[in-house]
Amino acid sequence: MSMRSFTSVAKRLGQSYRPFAANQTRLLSTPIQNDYVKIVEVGPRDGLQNEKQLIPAETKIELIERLANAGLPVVEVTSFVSPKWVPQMGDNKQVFTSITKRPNVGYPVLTPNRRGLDGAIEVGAQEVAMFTAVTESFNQKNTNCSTDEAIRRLAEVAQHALAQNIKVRGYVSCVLGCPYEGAVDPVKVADMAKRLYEAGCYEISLGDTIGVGTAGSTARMLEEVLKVVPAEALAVHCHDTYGQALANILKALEYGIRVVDSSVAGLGGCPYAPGAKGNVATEDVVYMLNGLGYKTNVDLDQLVDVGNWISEKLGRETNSRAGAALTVARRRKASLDSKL
Ligand SMILES: CC(C)(COP(=O)([O-])OP(=O)([O-])OC[C@H]1O[C@@H](n2cnc3c(N)ncnc32)[C@H](O)[C@@H]1OP(=O)([O-])[O-])[C@@H](O)C(=O)NCCC(=O)NCCSC(=O)C[C@@](C)(O)CC(=O)[O-]
Repeated sequence: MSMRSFTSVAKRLGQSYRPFAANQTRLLSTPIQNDYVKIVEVGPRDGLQNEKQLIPAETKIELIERLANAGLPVVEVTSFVSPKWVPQMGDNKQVFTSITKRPNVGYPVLTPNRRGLDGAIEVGAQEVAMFTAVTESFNQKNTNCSTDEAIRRLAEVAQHALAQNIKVRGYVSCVLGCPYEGAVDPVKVADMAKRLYEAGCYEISLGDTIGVGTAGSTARMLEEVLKVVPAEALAVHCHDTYGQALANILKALEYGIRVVDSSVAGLGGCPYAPGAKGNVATEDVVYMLNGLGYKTNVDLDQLVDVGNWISEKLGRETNSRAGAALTVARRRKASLDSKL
C-alpha cells in the first residue's frame, strides 16, 4: 500500500498519521508530557498461550471480562494461529464470541496469515495484531517461514484488514535479543518497525521477547526506531526474565512512548522462546505508573483481585510483586480492623 493510500485509510479509521520530522526531540525533558498511558493487556493471549494444560474457555472468558471491568482499555483476546502449533488458542472462536464486549474497550486478536484474518473477520473482530521478528531464526521457529515471507504475509493481511476497516497493530519480536541469534542490531529493529508502519499498522509494539534488555539497550534501540517511527505509534512489550522490565518501560516513557503491553499476574512466556519468562505484570506497571502520576484508568485493587483469581485457577502464586505485596497489606489491614 502506498503511503498516500495508507494515510487515507488511517484517516478513515480515525487514526492519526503524522510524518516523522527528523529534527523532532524525542527525549523529553520532563517525564510527564502526556500523562495518560494506555495499557494493552496481553494476559489472555500471550500470557496463556504457553500454558501446557488446556484452560477451559469459560476461564478465559471470565478473565477477559474481569480485566475489562478493572478498567483495562485494551484486552488482547486470543490468537487465530494454527491449533497444531499453539493448541491453547484452539478455542479462539468460542472465546471471542462469548465475551460480553464493553463499548470503550479494544479486543484485538493475533493473526499470522490470511487464514487467521478470515477467522478473525468471521467472528467480528475489529482489530487484529500481526507479528514478525527481527531475526531470521525466530521467524522460522515461530511462523515456519523466512523474514521476507513473514513480511509479505503481513502486508497482505494488513491490506485486507484495512480495506474492511479493521485496525491493524504490529508486533516486532526479539528487539533486544533473540533466543537463537543473540544480540540484535537496533538498526535492523528500526528497519522492521518502519516496514510495519508502512504496511499500515497504527501501532507497533516492540517486543523484548526473551526479556534480556536493560535500560541502556532499550535506549539505544529506541534512538534508532524513533528516527523512522513516531513515538505516538509505538508501544513496548517487555518480558521480565531478568527483572528489567519496569526499568525498560520507564526508559520508554522518557522517550515519549505512552503505550505499554503487560500481562496480569505476570503470566506468559513464548512457546518459541525457550527460557523466556512472562510479560511484565500489569499490577506492577500500574503501581509504578500511579507512583509517577500517570493516569491509566485501571483500578489497581480490582486488578490485584483478577491476578489472584487467575493465579489460583492456574494453581500457582502470582508473579506480580505489587500484586503479592498489596494482597499481604490488605490481609494485615483486615486483621487489624477486626481487632478494633
Ligand atoms: C503461521 C503458521 C500458521 C504457519 O504454519 P505452517 O505449518 O507453515 O502453515 P501451513 O500454511 O502449511 O498450514 C499448516 C496447517 O495449519 C493450518 N493453518 C494455517 N494457518 C492457520 C490459521 N491461521 N489458523 C488455523 N489453522 C491454520 C493449515 O490449514 C494447515 O492445516 P492442515 O492442512 O495441516 O490440517 C504457524 O506457524 C503458526 O500458527 N504459528 C504459531 C505462531 C504463534 O502463535 N506464536 C506465538 C505468538 S508470537 C509471540 O508470542 C510474540 C509476541 C507477539 O507476543 C511478541 C513478543 O513477545 O515478542
